[in-house]
Amino acid sequence: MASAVAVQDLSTTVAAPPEKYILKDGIGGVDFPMLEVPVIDLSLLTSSSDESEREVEKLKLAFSSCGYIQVVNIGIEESFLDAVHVATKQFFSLPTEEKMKCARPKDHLDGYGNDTVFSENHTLDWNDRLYLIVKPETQRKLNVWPQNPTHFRKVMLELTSKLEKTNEILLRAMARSLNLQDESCFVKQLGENPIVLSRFNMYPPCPRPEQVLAAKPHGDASGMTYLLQDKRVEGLQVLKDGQWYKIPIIPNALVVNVGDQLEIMSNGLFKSPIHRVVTNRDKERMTIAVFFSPDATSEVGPAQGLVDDDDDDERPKLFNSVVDYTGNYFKYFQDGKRPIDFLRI
Ligand SMILES: O=C(O)CCC(=O)C(=O)O
Ligand SMILES: [Fe+2]
Repeated sequence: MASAVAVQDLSTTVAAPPEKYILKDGIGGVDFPMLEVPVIDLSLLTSSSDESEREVEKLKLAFSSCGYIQVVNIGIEESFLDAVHVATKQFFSLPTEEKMKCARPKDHLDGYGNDTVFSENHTLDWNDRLYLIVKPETQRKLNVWPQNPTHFRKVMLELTSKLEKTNEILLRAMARSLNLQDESCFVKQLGENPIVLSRFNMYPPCPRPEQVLAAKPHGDASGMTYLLQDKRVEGLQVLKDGQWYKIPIIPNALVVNVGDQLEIMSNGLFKSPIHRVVTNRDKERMTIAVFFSPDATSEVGPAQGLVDDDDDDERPKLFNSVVDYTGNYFKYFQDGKRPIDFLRI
């Protein structure tokens, strides 16, 4: 059930956030160090030069430590990325009754709304979002897809189709970085009908940034996550060695992180990072996240080449295989649990 009031409207009408948004112990500080997130040049990943080898190695180190990279030279025009940001802003700038035409129906994930409330006890996130299943096409709920602005759908479809190519390049490079014979092994685990979800996030200004989170700590249920950050306003943080770090803004770079299902496929070598979003007292922040996940009918498990079948236990299988990981994710999430932990052997 979505809370009836959009956070965007709350943010302009109340002096203090309602109780259900307030974290009793606060967010754990007011200033956080910046993480040096490795920057990967996508154009270098597809060749076999020495430079390419170094880039692939960098990718492996990043995904096996902080779980994040920033990707540049992504082969997507800056003017197109600007169009994505503009369409997102146009949507969230519409009057509430217009946005409510895309409202998420009760007990659905798709559509416009705010935090899904599974229990009265948990603290709410300070954001509104538009969450849309893009693929498989049979799952699209077109009745909650914006018709306003008119080019919104076209822009979103173009973005996800461009990112599909990026995702394939990265997944191959990730397999290569682990010396897997079959470079397409992660791509293959996505199955015939991978799930593509897009999530447009609006984080309005919040009068109590030290007490309210824009998105609570979580690991993504996806295989891989691609994020177009707001170009001006920071907010994303990642947990590393027990400390929260800010993810820096590099305009037009893609922020990419490993999701839980790639952690499983890589038998724990790649880490699905715990991240969260903090609020800002004066500025709103908007981001666009695209998630690629395996087909809901595919079995997802540690790749063959990463597990020893004999008994010397050098590389034991660390995760049980799973079908439809995404499907059961949210109930665990709202209870502060990670479904991946239930698959550990
Ligand atoms: O907006 C952000 O910076 C991160 C969003 C995010 O983590 C998500 O949508 O899963
Ligand atoms: Fe996330």
